[in-house]
Amino acid sequence: MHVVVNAAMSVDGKLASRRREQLAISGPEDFDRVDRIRAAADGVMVGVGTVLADDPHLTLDVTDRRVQRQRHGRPGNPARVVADSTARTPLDARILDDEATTYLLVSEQAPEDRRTELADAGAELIVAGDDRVDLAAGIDRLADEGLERLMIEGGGELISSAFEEGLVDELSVFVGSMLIGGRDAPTLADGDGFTEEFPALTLDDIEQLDDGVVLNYTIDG
Ligand SMILES: NC(=O)C1=CN([C@@H]2O[C@H](COP(=O)(O)OP(=O)(O)OC[C@H]3O[C@@H](n4cnc5c(N)ncnc54)[C@H](O)[C@@H]3O)[C@@H](O)[C@H]2O)C=CC1
Ligand SMILES: Nc1nc(O)c(N)c(N[C@@H]2O[C@H](COP(=O)(O)O)[C@@H](O)[C@H]2O)n1
Repeated sequence: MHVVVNAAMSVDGKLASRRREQLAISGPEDFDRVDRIRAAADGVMVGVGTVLADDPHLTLDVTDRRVQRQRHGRPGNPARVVADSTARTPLDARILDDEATTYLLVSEQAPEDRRTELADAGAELIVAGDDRVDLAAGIDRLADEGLERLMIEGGGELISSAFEEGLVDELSVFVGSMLIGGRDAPTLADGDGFTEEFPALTLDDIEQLDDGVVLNYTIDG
């Protein structure tokens, strides 16, 4: 699976405020760029923290992007994927509408009744991992379902895990001209953090968009 991480952060590396409210870090040009990355992907993934905070839709919003996607032989929206160890996705979450297939990656800890409710609401459940979602195993299962290219949109816990497990091939980050601050605000890579071996990034290009810049990296190794 080819894995692309994309997110928008402030100059101080925050994805949202300490209240975990979605902020306008980027603007319309960046959302158009995000739409193009989604259109090229077979799946768009977030952690359940993002579902609970933002209730995102994770579909293609611009009609001509859907047309572009059809030209690439991928009709409709990419699948939506949520890492949700204990099946906390609300039954009225936007990702459970019928606009795209939604895979919920859960662990063995997910209660049976929640699994049943979410399956009844239309989600495809994939069990991977004992206590929390085993991302590598979950991504292998998505590959079995025919997904070849996965976009990870956040948040910081999920992005951090994907880097820790060496699953990321590309990183694109929009840096908005703002400071958010706050030691408890989510950052691009939360989790425990690296202490000895740090992911090696190669800067491929820089693009000015809206009132910020997009940094595009490939991940070495
Ligand atoms: N500015 C941006 O581009 C974006 C900002 N956000 C922001 O990020 C915040 C949410 O981020 P987080 O709280 O870090 O939540 P998250 O979206 O990274 O989800 C983390 C949760 O996913 C579940 N999970 C299951 N398996 C996991 C695994 N192997 N590794 C990591 N997590 C796993 C756990 O329950 C964990 O608490 C929100 O405030 C949202 O607004 C989210 C996406 C994009
Ligand atoms: N690219 C970008 N710029 C910002 O300023 C943002 N706040 C975000 N946030 C993420 O965008 C996703 C919204 O998805 P839908 O439009 O509902 O499909 C979601 O993942 C937000 O956290 N992104």
